[in-house]
Amino acid sequence: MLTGPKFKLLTDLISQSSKEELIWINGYLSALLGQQPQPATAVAAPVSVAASAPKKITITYGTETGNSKKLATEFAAKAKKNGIQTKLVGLDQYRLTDLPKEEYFITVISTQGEGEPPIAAQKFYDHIHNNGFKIPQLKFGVLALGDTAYPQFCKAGEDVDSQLQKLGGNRIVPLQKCDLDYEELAHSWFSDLLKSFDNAGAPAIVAAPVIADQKKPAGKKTYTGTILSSINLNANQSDKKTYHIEIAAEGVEYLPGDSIAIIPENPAAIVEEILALSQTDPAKNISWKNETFTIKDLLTQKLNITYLLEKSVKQYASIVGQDIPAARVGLLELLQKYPLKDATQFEAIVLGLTATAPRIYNIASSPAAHEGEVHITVLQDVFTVNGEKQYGLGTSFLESKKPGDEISFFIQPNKRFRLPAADKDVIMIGPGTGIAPFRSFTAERDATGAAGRNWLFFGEGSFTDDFLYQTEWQNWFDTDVLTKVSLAFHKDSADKPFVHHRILQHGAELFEWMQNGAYLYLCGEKDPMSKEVEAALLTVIEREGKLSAEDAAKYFEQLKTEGRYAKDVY
Ligand SMILES: Cc1cc2nc3c(=O)[nH]c(=O)nc-3n(C[C@H](O)[C@H](O)[C@H](O)COP(=O)(O)O)c2cc1C
Repeated sequence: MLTGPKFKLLTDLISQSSKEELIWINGYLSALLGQQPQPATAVAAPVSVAASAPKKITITYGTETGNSKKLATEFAAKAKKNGIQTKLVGLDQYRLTDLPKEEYFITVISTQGEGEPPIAAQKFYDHIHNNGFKIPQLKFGVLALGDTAYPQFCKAGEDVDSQLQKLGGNRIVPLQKCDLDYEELAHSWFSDLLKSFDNAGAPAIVAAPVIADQKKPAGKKTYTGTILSSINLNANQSDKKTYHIEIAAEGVEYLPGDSIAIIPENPAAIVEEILALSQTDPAKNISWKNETFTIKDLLTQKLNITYLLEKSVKQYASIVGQDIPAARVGLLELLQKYPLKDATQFEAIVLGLTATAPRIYNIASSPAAHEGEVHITVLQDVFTVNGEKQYGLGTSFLESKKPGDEISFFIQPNKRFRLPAADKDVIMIGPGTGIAPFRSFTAERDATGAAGRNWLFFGEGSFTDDFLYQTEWQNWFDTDVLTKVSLAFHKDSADKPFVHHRILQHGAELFEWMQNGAYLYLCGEKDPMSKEVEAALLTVIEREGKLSAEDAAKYFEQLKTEGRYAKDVY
């Protein structure tokens, strides 16, 4: 510690120095002590809050596929090593009433869907956004995981960071947004956070949000595949079309449970109309994310033009100088209703558009059974806008692909949706296209001769029209790969059965499997299917286990903790 004349010397120097000089001194001393100096350019907003050495910190995580949990767990171990008492908890388990009592609150949260928080973090996210409380005692730091391939990069983390501040919380480290190659950046962020504790009493200088490079992350390999076949699995008279698409891609690597991400192209006719209306030369070059494209290629392959985000509509309105209602519409419709004043406005509009979001499909093939191939199960997406039938961009794009056509994609791993050891029993609940990963699971267990039992719950409209992969399931049943199959076709009988009804019906046996250590998996529609299935599972546990509702909920939670219940819903 400095005292007397030395301390005076230091305070004199500080009082005579500019902010930039202080930053330089900080870096110089760090270097002298063998530490990494902070780059001066990273510093923007000064002093947010003085970080004093904490007695205790809480580290939380909101995760869908386990990355945030893994990091949070590593951070907790690091903090403990540094002598800090640390509580580690998932946001789904976090007691919301603890927030006003918390002093140090660190969270690692990913973004899912189209800029949404993970399901497990939804309750926390809603709580901080919808309840007008104040938490001035809170010192917080947010690490956001995401993927720059998505237009709403790290949106959930950004929201949590800004909302905690709005509620009166004090940011002790800047928000760190990370792409898929998050390890290094995340750990250096956490080290900075620990360092700010070491400098207890010194004002923490808070840098501007650090944004991960927009470059393609290492490890996310893009494959070019060739369409082998595309067939409609539903009968002609069905009101649905579900395509089974097989793609060959040399050297493709994935595991059962993973998904494929495809960036769909926009329809050529719409792009041509847009170019004509804006009087733009299709061959005109334009620079976007450090690459040069013709404006036609950019509009076709990279940008979202069919269903603009409200922020893009707002930007359009300001460029053309018109009042446009804040709603999500297509670029073509905007150009038709609110024409450009002159053609030069178009480039600014194009640069205000967001990237097309990848469409994610569960892989239906197995690496062991279908080497060098990826199969997907795609339901044609039909909806009505102003009474007019419309088709989703992703499924229309895939529907237009013929055998021999090329398609690029990348693998989206799903570490939380993995087959257990070969001798374990597996219960698979997958109505509709939720069946896809279970075709992968069963084919894999068949090809590898896994000894565990397999039970499939499947539901759809009718047996004759909509039983997806019927002959394969029958084959697996005949050869004892599939031990049990429970079907629910709601159009075939007056009592309109769905899979949750079958779960209740077979409750006793299901509970026996669970007690025997079975692993449960759920895939398919989030609403209402996954909620109905989970309610049915809780009823079965309560009824068959002769437990109170509270103890049944604990039993279910225990399954999740042991990694014996996994869901992938959308
Ligand atoms: C279906 C799906 C949607 C996603 N949507 C977004 C998104 O909108 N924005 C984003 O930045 N990242 C998005 N991601 C990427 C994840 O945030 C990223 O993979 C992250 O590392 C996952 O962390 P977790 O395992 O903790 O959930 C998405 C991933 C998936 C599988």
